[in-house]
Amino acid sequence: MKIAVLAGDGIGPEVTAQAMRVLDALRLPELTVFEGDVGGIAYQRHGHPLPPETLTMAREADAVLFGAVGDPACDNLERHLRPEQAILGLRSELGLFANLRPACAMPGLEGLSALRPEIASKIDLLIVRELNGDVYFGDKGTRTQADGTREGWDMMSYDEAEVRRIAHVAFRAAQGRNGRLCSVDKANVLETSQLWRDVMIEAAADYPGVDLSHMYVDNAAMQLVRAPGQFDVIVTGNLFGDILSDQASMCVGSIGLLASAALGERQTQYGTFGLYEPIHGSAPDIAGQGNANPMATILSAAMMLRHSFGREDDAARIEAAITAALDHGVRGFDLGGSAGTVDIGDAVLARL
Ligand SMILES: NC(=O)c1ccc[n+]([C@@H]2O[C@H](COP(=O)([O-])OP(=O)(O)OC[C@H]3O[C@@H](n4cnc5c(N)ncnc54)[C@H](O)[C@@H]3O)[C@@H](O)[C@H]2O)c1
Ligand SMILES: CC(C)[C@H](C(=O)O)[C@@H](O)C(=O)O
Ligand SMILES: [Mg+2]
Repeated sequence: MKIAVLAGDGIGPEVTAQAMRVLDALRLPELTVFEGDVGGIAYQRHGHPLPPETLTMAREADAVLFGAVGDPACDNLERHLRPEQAILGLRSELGLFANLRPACAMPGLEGLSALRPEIASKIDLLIVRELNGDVYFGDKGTRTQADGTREGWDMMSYDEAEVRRIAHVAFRAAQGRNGRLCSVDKANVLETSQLWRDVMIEAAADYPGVDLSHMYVDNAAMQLVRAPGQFDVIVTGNLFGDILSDQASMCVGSIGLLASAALGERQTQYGTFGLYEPIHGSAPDIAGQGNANPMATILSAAMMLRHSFGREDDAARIEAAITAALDHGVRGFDLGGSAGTVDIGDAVLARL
């Protein structure tokens, strides 16, 4: 079981270290860990945020555990050299088109959520975000017109094959949950979304047991705060999914809690190849302070054991240890507590 650990920038290495402690504690005899540079640190050391050796390491692994990338010192670099290009490059080069971002109420956090406790306690949803298309990967650029006016553009596009494959992932996820799928788009304005909606409706014919609904993204953002309990599975495009998942995190309690899996079609001898990462970024404002909440990354490691290694029992043990730690009142600074990154790692390990 080969995993490539790409810790990256800012709080990435801090939170990844705690996830690795948890994996080590499971004493999985076949686990082999490779570490690679990615993001701003890779740019500093190798002149590129995604050096070829890191991409090769990721390709040759059975799964990738990813921290975060992003470094304000790189803000003025040309776009292809910026740290964020590394995660986009990994997702596209490795064919990881399906991003699973679960958001579920956790014990004792209802009072800390941005929502009223009786509303927050009902959250149990999965965002299925398309990860290889949309404005992220369309033609883009900037130019200065003859009159000196500057212009920038990012082309939004999806073809039907791209929409169909994420539709099938989402319908299957809904089949395995409560049978409700809400497709979020902006079909009242965008051609891309009209195609998206048509393809979702076509795909629904294969899943008679799933109840498909459609919602415009502006309404979805509002409904997520008004009554998140109405959602089971949400399927949406790359940009809308990025935004709605950060929003969902505050409905649970903190962005330091939400994990994710990026999956494609490749199967290894153990399961589905995937990249696992917290939904948050490198948090430069708190990097180096030992205050970052590592729970999202620890939960991402649990998702890795489930999807890439078929170790449901170990995944469930990690999730139970997180739940038990929260139940016991362990709170990071992001949740109004005083537990640091390592304290939280200790608390989870103690319960594991
Ligand atoms: N997948 C990724 O690698 C990824 C994801 C998002 C953002 N980024 C990058 O990260 C950098 C910072 O972006 P941002 O500030 O918009 O988003 P961010 O998610 O890094 O941080 C947003 C806010 O949440 C807090 N926060 C985030 N994670 C936390 C944790 N685990 N514990 C406690 N608090 C936490 C931060 O301190 C900050 O105040 C940027 O360069 C951005 O591009 C990378
Ligand atoms: C860093 C950035 C490219 C990334 C995204 O937009 O996908 C991040 O926000 C995320 O949510 O993983
Ligand atoms: Mg994001």
